[in-house]
Amino acid sequence: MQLGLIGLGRMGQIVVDRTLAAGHDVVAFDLDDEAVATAADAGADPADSLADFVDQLGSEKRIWLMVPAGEAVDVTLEELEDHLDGDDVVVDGGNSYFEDSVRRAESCPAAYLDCGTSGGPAGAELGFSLMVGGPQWAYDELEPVFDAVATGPDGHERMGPAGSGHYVKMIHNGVEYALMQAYGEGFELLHEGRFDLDLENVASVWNNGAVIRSWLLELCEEAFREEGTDLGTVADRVEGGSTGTWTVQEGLEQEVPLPLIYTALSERFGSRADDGRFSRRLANRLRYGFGRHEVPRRE
Ligand SMILES: NC(=O)C1=CN([C@@H]2O[C@H](COP(=O)(O)OP(=O)(O)OC[C@H]3O[C@@H](n4cnc5c(N)ncnc54)[C@H](O)[C@@H]3O)[C@@H](O)[C@H]2O)C=CC1
Ligand SMILES: O=C(CO)[C@H](O)[C@H](O)COP(=O)(O)O
Repeated sequence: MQLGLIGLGRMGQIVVDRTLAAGHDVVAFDLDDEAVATAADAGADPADSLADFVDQLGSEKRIWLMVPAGEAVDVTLEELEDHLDGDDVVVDGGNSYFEDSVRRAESCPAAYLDCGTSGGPAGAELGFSLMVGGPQWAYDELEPVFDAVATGPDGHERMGPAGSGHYVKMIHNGVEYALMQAYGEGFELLHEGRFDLDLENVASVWNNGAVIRSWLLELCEEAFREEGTDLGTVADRVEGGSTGTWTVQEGLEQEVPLPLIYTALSERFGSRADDGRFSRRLANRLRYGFGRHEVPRRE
């Protein structure tokens, strides 16, 4: 299969690598020429403009967007619009708001798949977990690519109609916020508490058989190993917040109480006062661990 990839950053480059490794062809485009050159080095066919990108794709186009959520998706779709028809398929693998995806699916001339992607740059070798919404035929058509990008056939599922993939990913991120908050509070108490503990050791022993073992906890262990038990220079101002905000808004709309996710989101907003809380500093280091988001450092 031939896949066109737009957006070759931390995540898009992994989609390129895994798709190529599975024996497919990739045409790659990004606004950043260096990113295009990196994809070309990996074996993709580089495109130097969106027009060139479209020209290189066959008549039944299979296109994966991995650009930042929001305006970049709309701008790209507008530019593609005149080159698409009902036999084509567009996948949005970013963290788009699910209602935007429903709107885009209605207006896009191609079949539109909203694909929540979890695993982050750090999960590249394993493959991602993919939560896909949209028409069944388009999902079936893209199955070989999903097999390649995900951990394998078990790493992707069609969730339901348009919007459902990004809806599931939004709530996944809400859970992620709450788990980070829970680990952060536990380690903060251990750090401030009665014993002089080595937190890497604590995380390590918990990761070996404890009820609360997890990948996030492995990333806690890595954080303490690499930064020190006091997290060194990691600052406490935590960025991000959009997917958590959408989850809380949806909870309010559905009248489903989400006290943990709401508290975790509030803590993140509260972190912007820069008062040095350990739990927030750990959250910062974990966002680097799974997402390769920049770690703010204090002086
Ligand atoms: N980093 C992570 O852990 C995860 C990120 N995501 C989502 O995946 C998407 C991409 O994330 P990252 O790769 O981390 O971002 P990134 O910032 O590393 O890469 C984005 C790339 O898109 C390119 N780009 C921006 N606007 C463009 C346009 N109009 N046309 C062509 N290229 C354009 C940029 O030049 C850049 O190379 C986002 O929606 C993000 O929320 C999803 C799951 C995990
Ligand atoms: O989707 C992700 C992980 O699953 C991304 O890393 C996302 O950026 C995390 O959300 P936030 O930036 O709000 O922390």
